[in-house]
Amino acid sequence: MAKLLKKPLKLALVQLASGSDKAANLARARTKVLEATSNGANLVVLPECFNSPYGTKYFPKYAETLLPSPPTKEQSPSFHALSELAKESKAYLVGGSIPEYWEETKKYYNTSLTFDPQGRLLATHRKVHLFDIDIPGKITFKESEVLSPGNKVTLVDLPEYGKIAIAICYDVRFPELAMIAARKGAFLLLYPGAFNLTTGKMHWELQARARAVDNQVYVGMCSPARDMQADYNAWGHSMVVDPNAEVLDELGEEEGIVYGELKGERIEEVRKGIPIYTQRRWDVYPDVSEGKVKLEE
Ligand SMILES: NC(=O)CCC(=O)C(=O)O
Repeated sequence: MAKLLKKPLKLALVQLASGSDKAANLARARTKVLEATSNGANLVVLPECFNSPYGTKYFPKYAETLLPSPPTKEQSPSFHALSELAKESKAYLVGGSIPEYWEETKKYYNTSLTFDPQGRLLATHRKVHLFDIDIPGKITFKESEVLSPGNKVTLVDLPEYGKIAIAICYDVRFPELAMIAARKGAFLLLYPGAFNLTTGKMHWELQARARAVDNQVYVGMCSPARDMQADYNAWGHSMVVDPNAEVLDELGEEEGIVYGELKGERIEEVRKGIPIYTQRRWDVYPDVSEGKVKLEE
C-alpha cells in the first residue's frame, strides 16, 4: 500500500480569539498564523467563522462573495488576506470558514478556503450538514434559517505530503463523510468547528476520537477561543488526535496554538496492529460498499 503521508508534517491549529471587527480578526489571524509557522508548522488551520461572530443574524452581514473565482478584494477581503498569508508564511493554510454569499443563486454558505504556500486556492468546502439542533433549555440553533448546504466531500492534495480532507464542525457528526475521505486516501481529517458549552462537553472529544478510530487517520478539530461576552460561547479545546484515537495535544478555552507532529509510520503501525482496513466484510454490508468508496491501492 502506498504511503498515505509521504513525509512528517507539523500541523498547527490556531484557537483564535475573534470578535466583531473583521479587519481586526484578519490581523489577529495573521499574527497567530505567522507565530505557528515560525514554530515550524507546515499546515495551519483557523477556526469556523474565524473573522466574524458565529450566529445566523451575523452571516448576511459578514458574508463575502467568492464566485466567480478569484473574487476582487472588495468582494472578499478574507480570500485575499488568506492567500497573502499563506504566501507570506510559506505554509498550507486552511482558512477556517467564512460566511459566503453567492450572487447567482442569492444563497449563503458556511465556506472553508484552503491555500497552498504560493497563495493559490486549492480547495473550497461548503459545510454539508447544517447545524440545526434543539436541546430544550440548553441550545437551539438553526443554520438552515439562513444557510444552504454544500454537497461534496472535500479532499485536498498537498503534493509533498498526501491528501487531507476538510469539513466543517457539525459535519464531524456524520461518519460517512469521514469514511469516504479516508477510503480515498486522506491521512488527516480537519474540522474547523465551533461547538458550544452544551454539546462541546458532551461530544467534542468523542467525535474527534471516533472519526480517528473509525478510520485510523489523524484528526484535527480547531475551535475559536471562548468568549463569554459573545452571543455564542465556543467550547474551545482545539485538539490533535492520532490514528489510534489518542489525543496528542489539546488547548483549554483561551486563545492559543496546538501542534501535532504527524507521521506516516504511525498510521501504518496502527493499521498493522488492528487491521480493520483489510478485514471489512463488504459482502455483509454491500449498501455501504456500493457508496463507491474503494480502498486506494
Ligand atoms: N457550528 C457547529 O456546527 C456546531 C456543531 C455543534 O455544536 C455540535 O454539537 O455538533
